[in-house]
Amino acid sequence: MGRSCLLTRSDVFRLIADGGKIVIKDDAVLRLDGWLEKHPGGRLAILHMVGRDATDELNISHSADTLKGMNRFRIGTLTGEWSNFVPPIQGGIFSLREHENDPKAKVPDKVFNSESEKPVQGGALEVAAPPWTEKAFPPILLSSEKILSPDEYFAQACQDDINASVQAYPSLDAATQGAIAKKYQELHERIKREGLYDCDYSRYGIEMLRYGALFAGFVYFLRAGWYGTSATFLGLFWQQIMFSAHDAGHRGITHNFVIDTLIGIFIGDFCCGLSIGWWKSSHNVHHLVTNQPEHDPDIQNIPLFATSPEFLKSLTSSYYNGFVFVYDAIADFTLRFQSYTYYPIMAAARFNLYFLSWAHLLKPSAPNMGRAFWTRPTEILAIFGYFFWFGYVVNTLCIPTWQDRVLFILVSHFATMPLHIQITLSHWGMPTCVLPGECFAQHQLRTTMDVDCPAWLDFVHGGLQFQAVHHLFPRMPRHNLRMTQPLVREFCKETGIKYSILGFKDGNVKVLSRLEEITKQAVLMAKCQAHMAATGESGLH
Ligand code: HEM
Repeated sequence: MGRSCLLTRSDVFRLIADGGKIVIKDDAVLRLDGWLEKHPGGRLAILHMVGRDATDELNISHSADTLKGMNRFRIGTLTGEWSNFVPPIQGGIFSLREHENDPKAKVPDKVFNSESEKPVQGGALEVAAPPWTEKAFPPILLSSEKILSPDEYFAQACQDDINASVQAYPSLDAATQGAIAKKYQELHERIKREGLYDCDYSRYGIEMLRYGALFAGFVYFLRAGWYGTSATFLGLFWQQIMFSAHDAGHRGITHNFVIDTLIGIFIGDFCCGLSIGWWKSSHNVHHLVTNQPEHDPDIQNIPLFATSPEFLKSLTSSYYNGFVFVYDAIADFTLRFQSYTYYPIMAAARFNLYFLSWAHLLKPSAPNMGRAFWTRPTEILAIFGYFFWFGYVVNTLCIPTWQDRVLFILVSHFATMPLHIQITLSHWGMPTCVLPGECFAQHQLRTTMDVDCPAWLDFVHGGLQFQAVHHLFPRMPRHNLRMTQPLVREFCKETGIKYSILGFKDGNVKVLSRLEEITKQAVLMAKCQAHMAATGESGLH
């Protein structure tokens, strides 16, 4: 197959059915089978784009040089009409079974690999569950007067979510979404032209003064024996410096993979004891499939939290390699209180990050990451460095009693709580349903919100307050996000996409309301079940 070979949508279907990892970029058909395990951005980033036009995702994730280098994977040029398939990892079916005895048989030009590709007239959209989630609910709009079984109640809750999004956002027809994608590409070009990818390093000078002051406070009070105060300074130091690890993880500081990864390892692994590699592997996926219950690890928190009705049934995670988040009696119980447990659990969230970091670093099946192979051993070394300074020097040599050590560890870890709230704030109150045919830019703006704050408070939020802007342009240096926000507002106005922004307090209220809403749904579903068990009827009125 030559590079100039013309390939139709059906050809792409057939190649994927044969096991090919095919991705579209502009009009180029890329075959990435051999690159999957070597990709510095991880294999999942590619798998979620198989069978899709990934032009926008590719353009915003890579440097210009890397983009040029992609030509080596080109196997042909796309011809004819294109619409995205559902990737196999997301449940898309690419089966040639009917044709398996006839290798010359032509796959019909109109190939659908999932029911979810077919929009329904009349404003509402009917979506069948991807088969691999093994959820069987009828793809019908249900009336509220009907007696509902738990399955039907569940289906209605998911459908209500979809309807709300469909009504609030531009049409999903190909012409509208194509026009939005084009405008987004124009905006990206403008941003590059206006130098908004250039990092002003003097801004990091100011950041470093702040980190230095917090660190000095930690050391000063530690030596003075004021352990609680010292621990608070250390927690605030971690909260602040992790914003720079976030920038480095996105290669948003120097834009150089090696230098930014080393900065990320120094801050994340050595200073904070958390694996930047783990964070990148989950965060890159989060950016590509934002708020999608089966795929986005950031919202997979059963049995502690559910931000989508989809979690009210057991759900298989593609991120955790097919792990099933079971909706069992424990989840049913804990979700009743999730709006009350939100803050206490956020306060202790840092302990869980250690576990996730080590689970990532010790994973036996880890891909070799090609030229990024050195990152894992470097991280392990850096994390040992963290345990040496935090565990041995601070907690063993400097703090005399075990009671003070416990206090120090708890206070320092709880003091990072604002960071965990900031991380969840921009997504947990936003829609979680998948809309077939939706372009990248609209999906990001529908599932992400910004937090409104005056410029002088920017340091408190560390850039996470411009989450919607950041999701559109993840590699943009943090200090340019405020300048880019008006351009994104303008883009939203022109395209009719709702731009979501709330103050910190209202953002918290939104998250808590969403948690309460899902709790109510869980309670009603349990009532349906109890009613069925008691009466033998199919559900509730
Ligand atoms: C569908 C496809 C792809 C997606 C969604 C994707 C996504 C990403 C993401 C999110 C990163 C950031 C990783 C990090 O810094 O942690 C990344 C890095 C990288 N990707 Fe991809 N990628 C794709 C395909 C490719 C292809 C075809 C190439 C081949 C040249 C490639 C080469 C790289 C390289 C070299 C990096 C390191 C950063 C850089 O030099 O720009 N990726 N990718």
